[in-house]
Amino acid sequence: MSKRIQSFFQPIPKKPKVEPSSPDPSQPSNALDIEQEQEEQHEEEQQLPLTHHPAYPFPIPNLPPHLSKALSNISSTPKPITNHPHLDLLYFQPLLPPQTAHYLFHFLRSSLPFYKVQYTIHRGQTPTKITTPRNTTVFGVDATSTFTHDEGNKSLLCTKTNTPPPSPRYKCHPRPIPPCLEHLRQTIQSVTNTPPDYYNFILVNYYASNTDSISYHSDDERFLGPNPSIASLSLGAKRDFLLKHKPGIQAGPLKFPLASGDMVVMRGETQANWLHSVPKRAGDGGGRINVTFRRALVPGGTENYYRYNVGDGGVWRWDGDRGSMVLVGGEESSG
Ligand SMILES: O=C(O)CCC(=O)C(=O)O
Ligand SMILES: [Fe+2]
Repeated sequence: MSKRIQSFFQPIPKKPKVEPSSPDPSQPSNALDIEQEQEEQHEEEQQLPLTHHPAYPFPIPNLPPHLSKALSNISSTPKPITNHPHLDLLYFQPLLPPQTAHYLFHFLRSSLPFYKVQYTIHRGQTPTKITTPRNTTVFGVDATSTFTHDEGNKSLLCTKTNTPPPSPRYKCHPRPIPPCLEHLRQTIQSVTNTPPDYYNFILVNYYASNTDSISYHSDDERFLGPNPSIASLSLGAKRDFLLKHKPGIQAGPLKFPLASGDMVVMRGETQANWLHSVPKRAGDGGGRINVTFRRALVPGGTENYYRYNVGDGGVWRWDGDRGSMVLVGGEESSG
């Protein structure tokens, strides 16, 4: 009998009894402690209410009560970083206490559907197939649409008229933000002094190891409007977040070694003038989750985010026994 099946027949702890053996999930101090803790977390997650939606590939569990409680009690003062041309950052170091970040990392990794998106870019005449070097997922819809507030079967309404859009507005299938991420969104809006319902998109990256990465880019898409605010929360393994000025001015690279629970908010002219990346690095490192909160203004933003964060390939889900993401539905995208 597998350890996981065995554990079904044992009494279920109401709350995690084991303290995290290390505040940094990438640095386990004792493999047995970690395994036991993961078993307990798995059992706990089996008991959680699930949120269903036709656009979710599988139901998504609500947050365990201890995490909801912890997220309701977050207060943290950020350090403003504005000492370079056009740079406007808020650095929460940390936003979440180590234990909260630790449990949230494991909860999100095992609860959300992920993807490995492929797409083709054209460099001159040559088409090049790109496989995103990390797993991604996305929830939300741009400001022209709103999900009904009913439980479960949320459907889309036109924000202006509060009625169903006369003809389908999207080719993609927008997904409502599930309650577990909604709770986090409320916390982030409160610490960043943004209005309720400001962030209408949540993008999640999963970096399985130090070889997963995101190359230098800026999130300056027109559908975010001018000077967008993007809040970016790190959970799990520590990774370097690099920023350098776009060509024209020599500034950077600046290096922020983001640890579990840290958050950076990029504001003002930052996206218009700076590039950011999380480069590959040498050595073994554990998994890392990055959650970004953004506000898209128009349907083009919704199409773009679902194209590049869900795509048309299979669904990946965390497998605790294997300790990796596995393809659970559909096939690898053909690109
Ligand atoms: O993982 C990170 O910290 C950055 C992610 C990012 O830049 C993005 O998703 O646009
Ligand atoms: Fe980015």
